[in-house]
Amino acid sequence: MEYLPQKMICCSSSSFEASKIQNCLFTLAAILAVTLFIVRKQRSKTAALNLPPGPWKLPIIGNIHQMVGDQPHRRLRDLARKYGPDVISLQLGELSHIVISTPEAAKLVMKTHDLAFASRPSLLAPDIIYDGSKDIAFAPYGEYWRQMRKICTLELLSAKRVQSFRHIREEEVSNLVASLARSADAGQPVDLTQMLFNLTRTIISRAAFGKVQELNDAFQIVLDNMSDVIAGFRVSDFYPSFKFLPTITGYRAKLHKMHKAADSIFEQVIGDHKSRRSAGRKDDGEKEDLVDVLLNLQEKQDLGIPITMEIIKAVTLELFLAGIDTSLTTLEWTMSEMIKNPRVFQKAQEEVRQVLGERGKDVDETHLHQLKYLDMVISEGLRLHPPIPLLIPRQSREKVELDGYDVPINTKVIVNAWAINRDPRHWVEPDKFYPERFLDCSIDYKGNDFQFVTFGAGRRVCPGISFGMAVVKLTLANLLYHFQWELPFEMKQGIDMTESFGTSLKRMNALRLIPISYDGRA
Ligand code: HEM
Repeated sequence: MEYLPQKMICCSSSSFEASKIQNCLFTLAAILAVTLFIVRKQRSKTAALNLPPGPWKLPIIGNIHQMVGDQPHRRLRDLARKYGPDVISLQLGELSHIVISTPEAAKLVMKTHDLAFASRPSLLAPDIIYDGSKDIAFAPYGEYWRQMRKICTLELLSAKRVQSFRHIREEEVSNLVASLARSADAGQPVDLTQMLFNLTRTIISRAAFGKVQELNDAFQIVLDNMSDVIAGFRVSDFYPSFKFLPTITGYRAKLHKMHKAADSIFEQVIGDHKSRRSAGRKDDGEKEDLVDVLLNLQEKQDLGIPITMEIIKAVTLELFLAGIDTSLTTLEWTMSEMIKNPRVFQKAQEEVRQVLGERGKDVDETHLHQLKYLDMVISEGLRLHPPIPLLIPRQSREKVELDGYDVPINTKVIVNAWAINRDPRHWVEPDKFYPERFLDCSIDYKGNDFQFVTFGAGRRVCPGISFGMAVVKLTLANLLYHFQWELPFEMKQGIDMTESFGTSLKRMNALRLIPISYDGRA
């Protein structure tokens, strides 16, 4: 009798196990069947096409194994050299991609056929976080994107608007200099990466939302969580028909949680702006910020698209996220390259000190336009270290003939800016940090020269160039003017330049340096 229940338990547990195995096998068989069906369908669709060449594709995953891991921009460059180089095909899960790796092919995609490639693929993270891609960067091509892009270039990030934030940049950079001077007095190394991150975050949040000190921690949480998911490659994005994949991995729930958290912060910020406006109050000393600009447009209601609260939240969140890491990355790499190349550092420093005159002055933006060598240094930093090495993906809106190959409608396009900016057919000693290459040279990063595509080009070119560069130039001029820099003891053999691929291509390890005050050396 004692054995019976035991036996029954055993029996029921083994039948439970068996049914679990059966379920598993059934699910696997179903996935396999659907995948085979999709693969067959794709094969029959593409059989008659002259697709660009590419590496051999594995069943089901295609070339995903060639994308995952540490340095996809380098691996894609190597694949392009082997199979391309201009354009190669990759199958990532269910989706056909082309990879663009040379200036010639970049020109075809971002100029000759710009309109045909002006859309973005649908990706789960921006879709949830920006409430149905109500932002600008991930909005598909169409009337909505056109209207929002217009608002962005004419109202939010225009030269006049960027100029109106000058006092914010000058105040915050001056705070950074004061804080570095205190560390210099103590002779301590500083975590320059962290300090530059705080700087870019504060400048962008003041420009976007005004002074919101009490929300700084909340913004930090939004940043910590979101920066890594917005861009980057997610395997589930390569299998859009397997809608359950992000659900069972918990990724969808994580995104919804992040969206909810950000939403409540932005709701509060916008609510505060609204009540201040209705009470006729102005923020202490702050001029119009980006939320104000969007609320003005909402009130005017003279745009083709009504500006809803959801749109204001999505756009401000995007500008907040888009500007911080990109500017930080540019600052930390350009500074690292100068430390690695003392000749360049000294030349840039001499220029700044010569233009700005006697020591101990506040470096504001008045004379920055005279710093021509510093412009070249920044260009060279941006060329070698594009913060977004694989540009935000595009998607073909129609079938296109590209470089003699067929590119079917809805093909995803990866532009490898990192490889293009180092193309040996267009740049002498492409891996060398040599700012003088820009002397008497008309090539720049503004989207007209396809051998230098750090900000993209064409209709989707980055609208935040002036905003970002204003922060970068003022900051570097101050770091050069006020301080000498030394490597801490543990880095005496040379500065570490290891990259970390994520939302942006950052330094793997924080940049730690010892500042020495200019005055202190007198
Ligand atoms: C060093 C700084 C920056 C770099 C390197 C950079 C780079 C880029 C790149 C590569 C793109 C995609 C271009 C394409 O698809 O062809 C882009 C798009 C965009 N960037 Fe920037 N960016 C920077 C700063 C900023 C700033 C400061 C803002 C705003 C505050 C901003 C806002 C945007 C927006 C809204 C888009 C989407 C444009 C569209 O799809 O129509 N960026 N950026």
